[in-house]
Amino acid sequence: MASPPLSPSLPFEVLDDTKPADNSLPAFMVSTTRGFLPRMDPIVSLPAEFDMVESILARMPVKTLTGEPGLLFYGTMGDVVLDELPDLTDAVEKYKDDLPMQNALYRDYSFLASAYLLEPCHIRFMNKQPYGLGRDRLPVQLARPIARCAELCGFKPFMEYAGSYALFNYKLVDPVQGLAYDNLRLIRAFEHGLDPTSSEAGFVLIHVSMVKHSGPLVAGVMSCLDACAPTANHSFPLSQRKAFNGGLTSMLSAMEKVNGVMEQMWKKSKPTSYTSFRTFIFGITSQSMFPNGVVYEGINDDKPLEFRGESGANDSMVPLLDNFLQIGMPDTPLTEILKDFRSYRPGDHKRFLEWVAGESARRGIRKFALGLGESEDGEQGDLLRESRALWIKLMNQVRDFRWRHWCFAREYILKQTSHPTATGGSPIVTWLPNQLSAVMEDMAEVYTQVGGSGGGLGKDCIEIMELVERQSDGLKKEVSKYCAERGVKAAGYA
Ligand code: HEM
Repeated sequence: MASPPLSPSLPFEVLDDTKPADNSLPAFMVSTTRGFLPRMDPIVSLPAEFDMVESILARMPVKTLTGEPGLLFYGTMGDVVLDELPDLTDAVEKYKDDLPMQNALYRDYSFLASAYLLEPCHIRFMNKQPYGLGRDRLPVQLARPIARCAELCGFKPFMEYAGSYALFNYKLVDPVQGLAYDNLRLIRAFEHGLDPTSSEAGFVLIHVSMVKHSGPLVAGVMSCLDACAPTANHSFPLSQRKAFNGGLTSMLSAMEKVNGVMEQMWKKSKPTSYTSFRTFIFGITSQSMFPNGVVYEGINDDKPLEFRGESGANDSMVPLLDNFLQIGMPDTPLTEILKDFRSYRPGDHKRFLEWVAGESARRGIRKFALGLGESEDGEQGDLLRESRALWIKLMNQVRDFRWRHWCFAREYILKQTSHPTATGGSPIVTWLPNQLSAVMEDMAEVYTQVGGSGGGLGKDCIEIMELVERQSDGLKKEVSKYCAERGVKAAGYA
């Protein structure tokens, strides 16, 4: 069926060539090749003016590269910053036109800032005490440079997932082997992460290895949007649907790889080791360690600031699918947190996600995919059923991702600590289930709309939906159990 003509909207430039040598562009853009990874492999070393930053970062981890205990082992990181680090904001300014370099500076200053603020909590945690309070003032030699390079790169002046801890924090041992897992090492670490076999390294590098597959995901989204573009020639409905199904197939295959890599987390990063390095990736917002925020000396008239912590919630793959598939989230305070997370990412990722949400709605992507009321006969009917099955399988990948996530949260966090909030500041028991149950409810609705088990979508879809039914029941019971154990209200959780 031909789509009605739509009013034009501004195009979004998705790169095919990531132009790795162009320093005038931000490190993070969106491409069909590297997806949401930075345009080039991250810059490892800083210019000579920042030798002291390098020196402190090298001495900082609980276990340094040589295997010797570092500043965070002894709890002397804060003193070293105050004694040795000058305010290098002028040097930051000198490189203001080199955006990838600004990103490297942002990464490195954000490591220093988080280690500085959370060091006292780490020392208490190691001594089996509650976290207590973090430092509530960031000294000027950290506050001014991080504020400036974050401003230049478009980040918040606090450690973020993409720009710092995860996606701008890997280096290749051998450039020829590229992004193969065993060829990756961390550039910076808090705990044992400079050892590639450590749980901290595994935690970060699994994220990178998943996002490595996001290029075909982005390409698939663009193919589907193109197939339904107002300018596309819709006088050949079969070729339009074939092109659309091709896009969905590319997205599905990318997500199968992403979820396959995610499953490796269990082996590469141990559930019992997570809580010891995670202390350093907590944020300020909604955390007991910073009840009054943090004063950044010399910034914001010395009035306290707060930011959410580093979290995979700021990865862009699942939000891309949420927006493209038009997955409805419940109107709960928990969903407000999800929306807030959407602002903690590179500017181009943010704009792309917003653009896809708008275009998916404007071009009627979901309506086209499900084709309710359309003829189900002949080749057209076969192609329509293929679209519907692919749509359900894609939703299933989002479910699979979020279900595994819930299992991670249970094994790495709920069974290890009673701290009520995750690093990003979301409530640990109810937040992930808010989205997971929304996806499963949406899947059940779509499946009913397209005829359920009688809709001719094949055995795979029947099995997927049986699993959804079992997991929905299981999730409700588990969440109720954890809520009761921890005295948390389940209200607000869909
Ligand atoms: C041991 C492994 C992991 C643990 C314990 C974990 C933990 C969490 C927690 C607690 C949240 C809640 C948000 C917050 O921080 O406040 C979250 C959200 C999220 N994380 Fe992870 N995470 C893990 C691995 C990953 C990986 C490998 C990715 C890959 C990109 C990822 C992507 C996400 C996403 C997309 C969300 C938002 C979920 C949603 O929208 O429903 N996480 N994670």
